[in-house]
Amino acid sequence: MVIETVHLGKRYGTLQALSDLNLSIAPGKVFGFIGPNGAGKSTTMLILSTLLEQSEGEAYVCGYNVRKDPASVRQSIGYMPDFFGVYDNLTAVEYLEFYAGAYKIPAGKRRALVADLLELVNLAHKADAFVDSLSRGMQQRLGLARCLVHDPAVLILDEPASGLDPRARIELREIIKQLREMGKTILISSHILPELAELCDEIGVIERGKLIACGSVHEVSSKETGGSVMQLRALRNLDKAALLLESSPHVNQLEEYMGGFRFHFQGSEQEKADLLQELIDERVAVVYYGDTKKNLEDVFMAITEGVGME
Ligand SMILES: Nc1ncnc2c1ncn2[C@@H]1O[C@H](COP(=O)(O)OP(=O)(O)OP(=O)(O)O)[C@@H](O)[C@H]1O
Repeated sequence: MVIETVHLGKRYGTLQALSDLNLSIAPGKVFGFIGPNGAGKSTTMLILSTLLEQSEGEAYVCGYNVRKDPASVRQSIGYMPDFFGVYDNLTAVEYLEFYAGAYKIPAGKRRALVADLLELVNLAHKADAFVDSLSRGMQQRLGLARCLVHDPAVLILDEPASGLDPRARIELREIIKQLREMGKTILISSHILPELAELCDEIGVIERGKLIACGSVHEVSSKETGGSVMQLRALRNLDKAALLLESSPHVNQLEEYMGGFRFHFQGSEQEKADLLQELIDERVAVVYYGDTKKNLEDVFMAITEGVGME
């Protein structure tokens, strides 16, 4: 495992901000850490980044114990905090060269490295712009490049998309996908589940310092809502679709929704595929068949429901 926490806990005075957290993240996986404000995501990430000492349990990154071997952990990770300052009198190139120096990258290699990093985060055209003149989305991408100067195996990204407009979020997501393809192991947090769904191999939902659900998006969704909420949109033969859906033993709570239907589906992935095949055999002109985006919000609400009431 690249990231592992064992009964990890953190107290701030009398506040138990994190309790009994057990996470295992395998090499090359993208793990989404989801929870509302104050759930304990930043606390966990700070401990994994060696910037905060835990009160209980142990945490390991690339096999190194964060408490006993912080120097090795720091070499293995790139950590992007939720808020970070940029030095306003530096250009993007100078900013990255400064960090490359801090990581003791030999001077002769810095220029090419920085050019590659700017290319990777789509900022080559802003190489000589002052960092405080960059948009928030660009600053976030520059922050991501900063985490990569020492080519770490692991990235820990604390709400990197917060405060970004939709376009900037998509650009950031595309870069994170590229980093996944490069084989990085990534722990990324958000308080918005749909934002992470497409990106993550696994998600963990944290609420009031406790991990309350963990697994693939599909596993977590099906477990919590007892199935998935699906949407069908079709151009023709909606009447036939309605008959098929109504007669399916896997479908319930069928309702008309945005030029098609929304329904709860209880069954395996194979049974979902079989139902789609039946729709196509009936010449229903399907344009969309899949989980609803709303589903993910429902799941999040279902999981966290009542936790705050304890
Ligand atoms: N330095 C600190 N001193 C005291 N309490 C703290 C400190 N840092 C965090 N907390 C508290 O610990 C809990 C967890 O905070 P944490 O920042 O880890 O949550 P989070 O999930 O990252 O939330 P956010 O999305 O708001 O950053 C919160 O109740 C917070 O108020």
